[in-house]
Amino acid sequence: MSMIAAFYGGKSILITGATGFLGKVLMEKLFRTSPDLKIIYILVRPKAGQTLQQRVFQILNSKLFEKVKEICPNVHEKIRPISADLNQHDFGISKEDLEELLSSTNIVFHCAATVRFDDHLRHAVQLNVTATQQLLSMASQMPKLEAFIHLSTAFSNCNLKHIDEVIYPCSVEPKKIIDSMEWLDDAIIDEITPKLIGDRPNTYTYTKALGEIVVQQEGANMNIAIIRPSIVGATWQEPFPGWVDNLNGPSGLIIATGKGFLRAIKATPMAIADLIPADTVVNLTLAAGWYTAVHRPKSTLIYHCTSGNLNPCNWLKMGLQVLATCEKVPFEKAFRRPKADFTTTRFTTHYWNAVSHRAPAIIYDIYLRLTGRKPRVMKLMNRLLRTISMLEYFINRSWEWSTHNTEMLMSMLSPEDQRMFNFDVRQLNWLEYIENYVLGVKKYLLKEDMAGVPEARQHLRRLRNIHYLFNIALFLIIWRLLIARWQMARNVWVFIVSFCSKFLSYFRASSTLKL
Ligand SMILES: CCCCCCCCCCCCCCCCCCCCCCCCCC(=O)SCCNC(=O)CCNC(=O)[C@H](O)C(C)(C)COP(=O)(O)OP(=O)(O)OC[C@H]1O[C@@H](n2cnc3c(N)ncnc32)[C@H](O)[C@@H]1OP(=O)(O)O
Ligand SMILES: NC(=O)C1=CN([C@@H]2O[C@H](COP(=O)(O)OP(=O)(O)OC[C@H]3O[C@@H](n4cnc5c(N)ncnc54)[C@H](OP(=O)(O)O)[C@@H]3O)[C@@H](O)[C@H]2O)C=CC1
Repeated sequence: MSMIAAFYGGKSILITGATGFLGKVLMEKLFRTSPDLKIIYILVRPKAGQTLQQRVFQILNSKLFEKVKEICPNVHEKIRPISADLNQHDFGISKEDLEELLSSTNIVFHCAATVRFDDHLRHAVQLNVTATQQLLSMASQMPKLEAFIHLSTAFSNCNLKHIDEVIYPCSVEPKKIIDSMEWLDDAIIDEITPKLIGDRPNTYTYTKALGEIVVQQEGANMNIAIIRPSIVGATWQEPFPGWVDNLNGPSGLIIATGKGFLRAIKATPMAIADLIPADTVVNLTLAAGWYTAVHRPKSTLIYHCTSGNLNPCNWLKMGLQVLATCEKVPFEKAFRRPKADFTTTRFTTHYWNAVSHRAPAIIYDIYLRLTGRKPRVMKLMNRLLRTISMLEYFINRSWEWSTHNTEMLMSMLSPEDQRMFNFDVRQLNWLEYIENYVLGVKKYLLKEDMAGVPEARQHLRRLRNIHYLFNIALFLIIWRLLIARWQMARNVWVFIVSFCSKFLSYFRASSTLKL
């Protein structure tokens, strides 16, 4: 019998960010392994014209929840969406809902965050710091609370090279930052942002670090754990391999590569690609929830959910496997054939951006214009290049994360729990995982049917022929121009022609002699 699954049975669980990538995988696993749990409260905001119920309905009707609906047919009765916006004071939760939450909740999983790298500091602080503080204040009024699990990121201290499972201080106290956001205007915030984030690359990593300090300060009297995943990728095994539903992390770049938009990227091939599957993160999170509530460690434990020190994979291996899979099972309607390379200097990056990214985009847009359609590729390419520039920091460096607490937790699990809540990345076969990831991107993100693969292959062959024809035409045009304008080119041309004719006549003569 699984101790972890039994622990969550009969519990009332509060999840923030349940509509996000990790939140959905977390909810799915909870229902699948502990179908007898009492209720899951989820804080949801109405979005894109959908009511809360419509959002929940959409999640439950997705492929991710197919198994759950078999195991727990009344799953819809066990999800209670609560209207809440983490940008608002007290989250805008109604009095009745708040009372119910405070009196019933046993476990809190705080997943909600803004994960955008370029978010304005005010918004990033509101969501990743102030909302965390407010949630902790709510949690402190929950008499039945057994554990509070906070999702952070392994990159919250990415300004360091070696990162331990401890909370590092920031130069300015989070409380001062929260207060200053109330009265500073946007222009001043813009001005001080680079100074505040210091040697971190963006407001996301900075505010996640502040969020951790808030958790440590405000949660001193609670059973708290912090999970720090690295780059979260598609699921490895559960509920099925390759599930992913947003463009964050590598997923967007896998699409850009498979569709032939991304042909070169500035990366350090041997740097560690510290990916971690979403189901691994969720298993560790649930195990940490159980351990925190049952064993009540004296201090707040931080768990690094990373792969680099236990089972390293580098960007070269990952890139090559992405390309190999895209060749084997191509994406539909590719712009160009998938073929990409890593650049290592600024000069080569600019060169390939001009030649392999911007030039084809301009040519295609001209073609679209000439055929009476609206040009769109250059706009797409500019957004892709902007996105890449934001991700570059993470693909040109390696970090070392210590994993003592994570390994300790693994050793505390029963053999049954180690199997059911597996977060041992040493068992992960990277080539298989990346192949499934690419296939998952094709199926679940691009919604492409495998039946379309022969047509996609045919399309790639057409693109290859167009590519050859284009290169030959380009060569002939350049050569013609050179001959017309440059004596040296004419001399070279005369030399090549006379050499070839001599060689041919020698070949003819020698074959006549043999006869
Ligand atoms: C010798 C052979 C060699 C072989 C070589 C082979 C080489 C080739 C192989 C290559 C494959 C393998 C390489 C893998 C590298 C992975 C690096 C991952 C590092 C991640 C580190 C994460 C560390 C921290 C982890 C964490 O802890 S947190 C989670 C991570 N958080 C994020 O990943 C948010 C990022 N995003 C944003 O920060 C915003 O997205 C923003 C970007 C500002 C745009 O923002 P904006 O332009 O305003 O608008 P959007 O609406 O957002 O997007 C606008 C448009 O960009 C699209 N798009 C949004 N995203 C992405 C994305 N990723 N990738 C691509 N496109 C994206 C969106 O589809 C929309 O396209 P459209 O609809 O226009 O067509
Ligand atoms: N994905 C990754 O690579 C990594 C993620 N993490 C951490 O894991 C956690 C979950 O990330 P992930 O699932 O990928 O992120 P997503 O962007 O997929 O999900 C974010 C969630 O937060 C919710 N949210 C955002 N703003 C608000 C708001 N104002 N009010 C209510 N809810 C809000 C979103 O709701 P809505 O659907 O309404 O937008 C969504 O449910 C985050 O804390 C992140 O920092 C850590 C490392 C890596």
